[in-house]
Amino acid sequence: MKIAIAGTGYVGLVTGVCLSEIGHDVTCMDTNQQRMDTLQKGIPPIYEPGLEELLRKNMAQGRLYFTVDPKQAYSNADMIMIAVGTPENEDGSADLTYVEQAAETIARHIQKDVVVVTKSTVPVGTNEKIKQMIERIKPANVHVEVASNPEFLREGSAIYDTFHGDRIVIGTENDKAAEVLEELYRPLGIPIVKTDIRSAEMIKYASNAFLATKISFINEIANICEKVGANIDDVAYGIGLDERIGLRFLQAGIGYGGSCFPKDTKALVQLAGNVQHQFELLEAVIKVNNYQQSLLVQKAKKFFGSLYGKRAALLGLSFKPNTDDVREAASLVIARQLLQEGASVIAYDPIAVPNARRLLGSMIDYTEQIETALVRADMAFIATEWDMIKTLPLQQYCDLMNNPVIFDGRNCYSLNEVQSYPITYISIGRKEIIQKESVDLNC
Ligand SMILES: NC(=O)C1=CN([C@@H]2O[C@H](COP(=O)(O)OP(=O)(O)OC[C@H]3O[C@@H](n4cnc5c(N)ncnc54)[C@H](O)[C@@H]3O)[C@@H](O)[C@H]2O)C=CC1
Ligand SMILES: O=C(O)[C@H]1O[C@H](OP(=O)(O)OP(=O)(O)OC[C@H]2O[C@@H](n3ccc(=O)[nH]c3=O)[C@H](O)[C@@H]2O)[C@H](O)[C@@H](O)[C@@H]1O
Repeated sequence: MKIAIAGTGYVGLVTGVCLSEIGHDVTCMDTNQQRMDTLQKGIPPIYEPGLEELLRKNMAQGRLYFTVDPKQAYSNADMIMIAVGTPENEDGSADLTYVEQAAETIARHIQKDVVVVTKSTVPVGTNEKIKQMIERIKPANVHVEVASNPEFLREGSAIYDTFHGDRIVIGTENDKAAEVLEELYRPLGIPIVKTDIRSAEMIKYASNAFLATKISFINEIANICEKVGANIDDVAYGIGLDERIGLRFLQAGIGYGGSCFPKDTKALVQLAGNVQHQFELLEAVIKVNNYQQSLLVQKAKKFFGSLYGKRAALLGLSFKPNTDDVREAASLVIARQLLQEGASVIAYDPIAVPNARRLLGSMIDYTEQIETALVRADMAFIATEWDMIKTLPLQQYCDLMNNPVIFDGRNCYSLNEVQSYPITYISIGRKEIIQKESVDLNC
């Protein structure tokens, strides 16, 4: 099939590369010239495990192209996928500017019958608006079907998820459009859920909202565990073995970040509000998450009294491991709070430093060497559970820091392990390990 993709970010690029890998002829179109120049050289503008190899392979085999020219991308396509960003407006609703621009450009350049598929996460009713917009502008002799095909990949495992997803959701107005999408995805052997367009749009928001709810729920339980002397790791395991609950997404920590959970939960609250339904549960999920992102610095203030003049090592900048994405990352909240408290910050991340620097500028120092961050630091904050952070021998903290105090937002170490080192260790939902010397020194 000849496929065009509008938007070459995490979703558009990964989808384009994977569809070319299963034999389709794919042209990716983006309005960002610099991004396309890089891609034309076979260099991915984002970090995603396994992406570069597949990108180069399929470009070399002549199945994958990049262009900023909409005519080249859309005029001859059998299917066009919209995968542009849907960031949040100030009131939390989804900003559909890019989707509308993409739809308009598509309508102006199509020359043959085509199925337009929305992969971007959009509020219920958006695909109907896209259809109306395209119908208004397109040439009269061209027939257009519109379908919703929301995306469920996770950053950091996007290629794996595309080939091994739990389900593919296809929302259409008629069987014809559904059949075209079924044919496209059949080689992947992933279960397909066929439904109407509005239900498909809702499935995406409800999925992200449910996962975010699981995280805020376990974080609330963790906060109670701290007060009653229970251990959240054991509690999460104990409840997660019940198959009705499941073990996944019960990792307590410093809240969810990323380009989707924060914006999609807010967009769903707005969507509900538009139909006079106050989504109180989801409002609480968002509130808990905001609290959780600021928890580590609160713990540090409680421990030290004042953070003024202290040197902080911030370990991990990306919102989760294996990605360079720092959008809505807890690390940004921690860095800003530490600066406000008068501490100095040196942040370590294996790959997200350039993206973080764009947002935080020179307010903090950066390093790609974990040891450099820890040297002479008074306190270490673990914000992302990268492998190199999780597996860092505890002895390193003792060797490099002034008097090791760790605030672990991802529960990377077991309490048993930490107990054999002279380290003060304060994590999430577990007992604190306090060294008497660090208390004396800091009081
Ligand atoms: N990042 C993720 O893991 C996931 C994202 N989604 C959803 O997919 C959508 C895209 O997200 P990302 O890939 O993260 O976005 P992104 O921000 O990484 O990339 C969006 C791309 O669209 C381009 N663009 C903007 N307007 C355009 C236009 N008119 N024509 C062509 N290109 C245009 C931008 O230049 C940019 O390269 C969003 O709705 C998001 O909620 C869904 C599942 C997973
Ligand atoms: O719509 C989207 O963009 C995507 O959002 C999430 O994917 P992603 O944001 O890439 O990453 P997740 O692995 O879901 O993690 C999100 C955040 O939750 C946090 N998290 C996750 C799991 C957990 O148990 N605890 C926890 O705090 C992570 O640290 C991270 O900050 C969903 O998992 C994807 O299915 C969805 O397609």
